[in-house]
This record gives sequence, C-alpha cells and structure tokens, in this order.
Amino acid sequence: MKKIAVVGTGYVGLVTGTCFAETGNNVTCVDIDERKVEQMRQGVVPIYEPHLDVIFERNIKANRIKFTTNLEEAVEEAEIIFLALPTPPGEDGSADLSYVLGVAETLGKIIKEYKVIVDKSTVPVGTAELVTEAVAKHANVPFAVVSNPEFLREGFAVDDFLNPDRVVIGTEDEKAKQIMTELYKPFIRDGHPLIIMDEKSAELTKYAANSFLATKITFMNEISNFCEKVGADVDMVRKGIGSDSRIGHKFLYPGIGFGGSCFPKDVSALLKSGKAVDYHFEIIDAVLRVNEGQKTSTVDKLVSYYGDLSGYTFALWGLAFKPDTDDIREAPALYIIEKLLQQRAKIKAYDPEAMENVKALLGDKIEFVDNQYDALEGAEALLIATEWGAFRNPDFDKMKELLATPTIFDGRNIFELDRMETEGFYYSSMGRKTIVPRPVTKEA
Ligand SMILES: NC(=O)c1ccc[n+]([C@@H]2O[C@H](COP(=O)([O-])OP(=O)(O)OC[C@H]3O[C@@H](n4cnc5c(N)ncnc54)[C@H](O)[C@@H]3O)[C@@H](O)[C@H]2O)c1
Ligand SMILES: O=c1ccn([C@@H]2O[C@H](COP(=O)(O)OP(=O)(O)O[C@H]3O[C@H](CO)[C@@H](O)[C@H](O)[C@H]3O)[C@@H](O)[C@H]2O)c(=O)[nH]1
Repeated sequence: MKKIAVVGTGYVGLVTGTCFAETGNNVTCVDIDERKVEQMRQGVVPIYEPHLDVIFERNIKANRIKFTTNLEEAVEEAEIIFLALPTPPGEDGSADLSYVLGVAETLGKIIKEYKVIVDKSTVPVGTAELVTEAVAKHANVPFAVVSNPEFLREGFAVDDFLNPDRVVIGTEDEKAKQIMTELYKPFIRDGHPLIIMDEKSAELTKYAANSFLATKITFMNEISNFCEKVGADVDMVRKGIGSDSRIGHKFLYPGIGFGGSCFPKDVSALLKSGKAVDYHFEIIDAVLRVNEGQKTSTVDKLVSYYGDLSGYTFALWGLAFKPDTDDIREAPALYIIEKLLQQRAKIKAYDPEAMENVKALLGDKIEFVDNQYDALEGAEALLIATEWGAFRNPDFDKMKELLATPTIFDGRNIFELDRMETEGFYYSSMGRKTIVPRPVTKEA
C-alpha cells in the first residue's frame, strides 16, 4: 500500500486516483474546483466515463479514496504526488505550463520530507527540469521528479489504465524508479512492459505516440478523399492495408478529422517544440492542415448538393468528439455547427451525453432535442458527426417518415452502402460511393 496524492481530478486525475485506490493504495485527490470536490464527496463522478462509477463507489466505501481542495493536507502524508493538471494550448499553440509549474512551486513550499513528484500531464520535452527548478525554489528536503505520461483514451479510460499496453517511467532517480515500479506492478502482470527511461525521452514518447496516431488517421483521411475522386472504396482499402501486420487495423478509420482534448493540442505543441530548436516537422505541419479542412468537409458536400444553405434545417446526430464521452473539446461537430450557422442554416442536434456541455457553450444558437428521432422532424437531411452505438441500428422507416427527404451525410461511415441502397436513402459518406435512390418506376 502506498500513500498517494493526485492533484487535478479531471479525466486523467480521477481515473488515476480511482485505479490506484482499486489496487489497494490510499489516495487523496485534490482539485481547486470546490463544486467538483463536493460532488465527489457525495459519491458523484463529475465526468461521464464508462465503468468509472462502479470502482469509484467501491473505493469510497472502502475508505481508500478521499477528496479535498487543500493541497497541503493532501500531500502531507503522501509519498507520491501525481500532477494531472491541464496543459492547454497557449495562443501560439505551445503547451501552457502555468498550472503544472504553479503547483510545483507551491509543493516546494509545503513538502517536509522526500516525495516523488510525478508529472502525468502531457508536457513538452524539458518540463521535468522546469518542475524540478520550480519545486527547488522553496524546498529544503530531497525530492524526485518523474515523467509518467498517460496513454488512456476517453471512453475506455478505466480499462486502458488497469490494462495498459505499456507504462512509461522517466526518471534517473534510483529510489523513485523502485517506488514507481512497485506502484505499477499490479498493472503489468499480464506481461505488458514497464519501460524506464530518462525524463526527456518519456516526455517525448507521449507526443510521438499521439502525433503518430494523428498522422495515421490523417493519412487515411487523405486516402479517403482521393477514393471519392477516383471511385475507389476506402473501406476496402482500409481492410486491404490493415491486414498487413506492419500497418495493423487500428486507427485507420476515415472521418471528419480527429478532435478531442489531446490530438489537436499535442500535435500543435510538438510542432511548436520543434520550432523552438529550429526544427520544422514537415509531416506534423501537414497533418494539422489536412485535419482543419477535414473537420468541415461534410459542410462542403452539403454546399455542393444544396447550393445556398440559408433557411435549410439539418438534423445533427453526435456532438461529442467521439462516442462514449461527454467531452466536446475540439469536437468536429462544433466546427460543423459554426460553419452551418455562418451559412444561416438551422440545426437540430442530439447527443446521448454531450448536450449539456454544448448548451453551456452555444446557448440557443441551435436547437437541442431529447432523442435522435426528434432531431429529424422537418429536417432536410441528417448529418452524422459521432458514431454513437445507438445511431448504428436505427429505425429507418421512422427516419424516412420524419425527414423532409431521406438524405444522410455521414461523417463516420456508420451504415453499410447496401443497406442504404435498399432503404432508399440518398447517402453520402466518407471515401465511398454516394448512394442515390433509384427513381420509382411504374410496373408494366
Ligand atoms: N483527457 C485525456 O484523455 C488525457 C489522456 C492522457 C493525457 N492527458 C493529459 O493529462 C492532463 C490533464 O488532462 P485532463 O483531460 O484530465 O484535464 P481536465 O481539464 O479534465 O482536468 C484538470 C483538472 O485540474 C484541476 N485543476 C486546475 N488547476 C488546479 C490546481 N491548481 N490545483 C488542483 N487542481 C487543479 C481542474 O479543476 C480540473 O478538474 C493534460 O496534460 C492532458 O493533455 C489527457
Ligand atoms: O481511426 C480513427 C481513430 C480515431 N479517430 C478520431 O481521433 C480522435 C481521437 O480518438 P481517440 O484516440 O480514440 O481518443 P482520445 O481519448 O483523444 O485518446 C487519444 O489521446 C489521449 C490523450 O493524450 C491518449 O492518451 C490516447 O492514447 C489517444 O488515443 C477522435 O476525434 C476520433 O474520432 C478517427 O478519426 N479515426
């Protein structure tokens, strides 16, 4: 059993804290958001993340996890302090380290014995040195700073944390190596590697992983755009290349671009880090440019189909940046909405989990409805921006009744082309042929 403090209880901090409690440790979570801390004290998980509520409740009951707004109280007994703080993009695209360095400086003032300070936030190469300097400004006890990047995905966060593909630990402090190895032992029982390296390599591993995955998606989006021009089917190409084990099937799904709180910001931050040392990442630069256009490519298709969009009402299924989350940070749906509003089109939107977050952002600029079918009533066409499970097998007859015309623009390729053909929809998707319903002819 280890005593742990987790500073910042967002998607990463809360999952980290809960999963370490689940493996028998004693965890105190700290956040400056009083409302959030109060909610958690009442046993409420403040974010939507599948399966988190079950282990959260279990560990509160077992007294292994508690919540506070008081940093000093939280770190007093803790041997390991995790920083799971935001590192949002600054105005120039580089990572804003003010949260991390601010807390590091405060830690220097309050730690009274050896602590392992672990950076779990995604931070640029060299941040461990900055954290060390910030803590050392006031600390008069020994401490170690460890880089321990997090690779969990929203929507699968608990499973990714409990069964990681790998754990990366960046430190050259022998005592910290031993403490971190003991802490992570329960998570690597299945033979997944715990890779110990220097701090800088650990920090870069995180950016390299996210940028590689964003590149893989973007490459496929370009292949998909090309498929549309030449009449090839991206689904076939995806299966064809994914079967090569050197390429693999994962992250080859074309769509309306990558979003979320990580890929866009981390890819931009890597580009910025390169610039700082006079290195221009050509590929990363192109990935960001292609993704910009991809996010609103569906609106371009609407314009070429309808011409002027003013006065048209469109149904929008999906607001979250991907299914199984309420997170709307950098969600492609928001870019689609912005562009449609610029064109004076009206939008009726539905998302199973993310509507409250979008309401807080957009107010009554668009209409929000209570279920996926209400969005269709009187709408000219349906736009699909997120591939939620509930959208995959809908009542097509009801859809045809409700829509003004049976027309779908699918940014996530959730329907089979054959099915769209038999159901009689006009169906435009990504990198596949457009299905145009055959005119009804009278039988002879
Ligand atoms: N979200 C993900 O899927 C994911 C995955 C891997 C890595 N990361 C990285 O982890 C870091 C955190 O991301 P997140 O998505 O959990 O962020 P988040 O915004 O969901 O959570 C951050 C939390 O920190 C709190 N906070 C801010 N200042 C604080 C302070 N001074 N003291 C205590 N708490 C404070 C906020 O109130 C918030 O609850 C980022 O660097 C991110 O890039 C995120
Ligand atoms: O084949 C694919 C796979 C994903 N996406 C899009 O890519 C974005 C990111 O998806 P995903 O990676 O599943 O979600 P995140 O929760 O943002 O997770 C990423 O970002 C996290 C934060 O750094 C990392 O920890 C994870 O390893 C990394 O996958 C989403 O908009 C997806 O729609 C595609 O368009 N096609």
